[in-house]
Amino acid sequence: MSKRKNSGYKKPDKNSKSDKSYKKPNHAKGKPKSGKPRGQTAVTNSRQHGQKATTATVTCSGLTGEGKGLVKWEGKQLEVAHLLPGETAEIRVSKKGRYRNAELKRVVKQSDDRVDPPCPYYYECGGCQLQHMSNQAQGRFKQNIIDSIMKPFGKPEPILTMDHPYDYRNKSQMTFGRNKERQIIGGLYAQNTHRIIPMDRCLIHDPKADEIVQTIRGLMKSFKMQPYNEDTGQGFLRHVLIKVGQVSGEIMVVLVAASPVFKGKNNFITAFRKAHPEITTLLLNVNKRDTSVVLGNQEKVLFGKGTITDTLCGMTFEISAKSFYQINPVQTEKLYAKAIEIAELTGKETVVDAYCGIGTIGLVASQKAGNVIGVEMNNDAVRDAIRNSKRNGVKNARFYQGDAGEFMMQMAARGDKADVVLMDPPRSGSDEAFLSSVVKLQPKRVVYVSCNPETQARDLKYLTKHGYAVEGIQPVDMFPQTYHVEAVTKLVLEK
Ligand SMILES: C[S@@+](CC[C@H](N)C(=O)[O-])C[C@H]1O[C@@H](n2cnc3c(N)ncnc32)[C@H](O)[C@@H]1O
Repeated sequence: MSKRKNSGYKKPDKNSKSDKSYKKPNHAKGKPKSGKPRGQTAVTNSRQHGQKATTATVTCSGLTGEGKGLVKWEGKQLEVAHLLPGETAEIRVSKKGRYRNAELKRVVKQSDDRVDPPCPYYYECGGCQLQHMSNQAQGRFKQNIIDSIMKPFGKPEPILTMDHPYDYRNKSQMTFGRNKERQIIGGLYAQNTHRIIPMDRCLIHDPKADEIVQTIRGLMKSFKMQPYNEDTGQGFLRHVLIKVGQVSGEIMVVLVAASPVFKGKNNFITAFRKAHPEITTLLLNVNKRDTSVVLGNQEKVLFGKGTITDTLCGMTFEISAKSFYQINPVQTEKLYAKAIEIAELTGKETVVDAYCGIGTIGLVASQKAGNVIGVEMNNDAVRDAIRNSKRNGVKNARFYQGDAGEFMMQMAARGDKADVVLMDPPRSGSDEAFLSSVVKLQPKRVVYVSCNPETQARDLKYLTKHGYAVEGIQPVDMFPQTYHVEAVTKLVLEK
């Protein structure tokens, strides 16, 4: 993405269909006026939404871990979304009891790191948080986060960034509803709400997925299919989940409905397949619960095999609707290559692939290991991992369903051998059962992959207190335009 300087606020394109219902956020209304003294605080009072609101001019001193600007106001530190360090801006501060909410009104003096966010929904949608930052600045921001959190363990390597940091998500979800005019809309939720922002394109999604969502929206109208209404509990279609095999070209579409009764199913499927012959499988998932979790427990294959395959690191993987598969395959190849390099496999080692998902990293590692033992909680993912082992002709890998901590405790109790532990837990990190068993099993190396540096640092603290030393930290930008960052860390057993 090239760096384009302007006010930092992009008005929606009036000619774009999707923008018709887009409301300009309040803070996008003013164009910046430069030339105000830096750091000067001009305060006016007004009432907004029943709360007392104050306008102040402030200067941003840094960023939070979520990419929000930090400013001082009346001796208090406030967080302002979309504000960059060094920028002077007018903000609106509203008070509710002891709580202060700060919102960006206009940038008065802008940073060289500011770019025009290419997405017209950016300031409404909570999906991306860093589109107003140049790619270089995003890289620096993520590097600083990892450097600061990992400081007790050494100096991390420079972050591996992505050449084309858009269109990367191979998995996308959109929600259906109606607008005030009762038209069917599909899109993402506005930040911290369940209000759907109608959109025809999310710039980090695979473009094919968004095209399919638009077709579904059109078919809903033709087939009089009702979108689900969260408030009344009425209606049929809640969400669509799309997984795209970016190498294989296979596509899975999951219609998430509130009921298993799919009226006009056969005609809908015929029309849908005609519009998108490239879709390889369609599923109906039933979610009757009043929940933010997208998928329910009931699943029915409407056509195709119910899974897709994709190629990663030269191997083919089968992926179910509910199984975890890394969402950015371009960056995953870099991540896995680094993880396997630092595992220093010679062909003899017993490798534990903990939190293994569909077995991707363990199966790639199996080519250089003696044997691989994978453990994973999700039943569907374990079934995929076993199939993936067979599909790739891997003879030295076994996969087990269960809690990784309990599994490792059993391994430790039996006195099993593990030379290398590859671990890639969810955002919440690992647990003491798992980590204490690692310490008992004494693998020579632990390769810890994580999408949450905070919980990774917590777990590294445990391992470094119990005989391990950190020998390298590699950050990888798996989630451009968002504040999330991945890191893979090498730990070695101290003699
Ligand atoms: C970040 S994903 C990593 C998956 C895989 N390593 C990969 O690269 O695709 C974390 C995985 O841990 C699984 N998981 C979560 N809690 C678990 C637990 N307590 N025990 C075992 N697996 C767990 C999730 O189902 C998910 O597949």
